[in-house]
Amino acid sequence: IAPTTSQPPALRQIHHRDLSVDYYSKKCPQLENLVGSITSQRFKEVPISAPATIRLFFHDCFVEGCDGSILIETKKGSKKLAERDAYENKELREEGFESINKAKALVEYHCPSLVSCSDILAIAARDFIHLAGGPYYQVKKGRWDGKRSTATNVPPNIPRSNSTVDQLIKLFAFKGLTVEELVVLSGSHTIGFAHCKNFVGRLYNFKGTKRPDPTLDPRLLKELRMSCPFYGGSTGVVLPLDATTPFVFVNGYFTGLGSKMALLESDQAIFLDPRTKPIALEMARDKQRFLKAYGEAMDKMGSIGVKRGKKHGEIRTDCRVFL
Ligand code: HEM
Ligand SMILES: [Ca+2]
Repeated sequence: IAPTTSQPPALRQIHHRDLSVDYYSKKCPQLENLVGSITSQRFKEVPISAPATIRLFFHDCFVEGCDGSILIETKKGSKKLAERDAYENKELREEGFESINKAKALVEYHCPSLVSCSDILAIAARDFIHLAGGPYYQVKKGRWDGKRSTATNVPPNIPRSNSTVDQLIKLFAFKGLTVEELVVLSGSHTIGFAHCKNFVGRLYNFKGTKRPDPTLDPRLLKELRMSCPFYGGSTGVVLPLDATTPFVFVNGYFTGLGSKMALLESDQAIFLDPRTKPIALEMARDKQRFLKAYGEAMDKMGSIGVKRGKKHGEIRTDCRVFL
């Protein structure tokens, strides 16, 4: 991953002071309840909305900052693709977008043209983390929605399943996040699923060796091969990122890393590199510490490249289209 040169300098800065917990306390005091009514209903009826929305928030914040740019749809017939149609975003689930659009519709009804899509996404991601058993943290608000969304901005800013720890550390540092925050945020993979194509490279011919990845547990390897054959597998198959508890937010992901249970090469790599391994071990050992660090790291991720004011931002009424 070549850290991008096409990003505005503002992205390097974390603008914590621009956001505040009570930003809407006068304009739309019931905001968190409105979003909360949608997220709790969705969690009951469509639980996959939880991992889908958490990942959506990550992919929003890492491209152009947390500005709702990921939510924009490509104009019909246009050759200029929006972010969500970039290759790296193809597997973002529809359930995440749907959750945000539903929450936005309810919020617009009660507080028209007042609340940004990017703030709704930040609140919904926190709600789903908490609903799944993760930490509850206060969400700072005051983000404005961005005015551009371009597919070509995506590849240098989103990590890949085979990114090296070196690449991950560099990319996260470029976003203002530390090595510890990289490890802690990777703990998001305690819930959710991955498609075969994101780990099939480990199962048969790992880096041209004609053998599987030696850092993969042999029993897990067998199971993964059954679901993901070398030839002719179905592109729709997904498997849990953390085989122990795919729907519960705990530190099982980190204990899994210790026993070669990671699905993604990048996740296993975090457990192998001397810079990240001690942190992963600590998170596996101390669940409370992980949950607290996770809330803090999400808060920080949520303030990457935040936009304020009419020059760079807008408050959309439909998250899928610019004003
Ligand atoms: C550290 C680098 C990271 C890499 C290389 C990475 C890569 C991936 C990949 C390849 C998938 C599977 C997608 C699929 O096949 O459908 C995935 C899923 C997921 N990622 Fe990450 N990710 C990283 C960090 C993060 C962070 C920081 C978050 C959240 C803050 C996150 C949240 C998720 C979630 C919740 C899923 C499950 C999505 C679902 O089930 O729909 N990831 N990630
Ligand atoms: Ca964005």
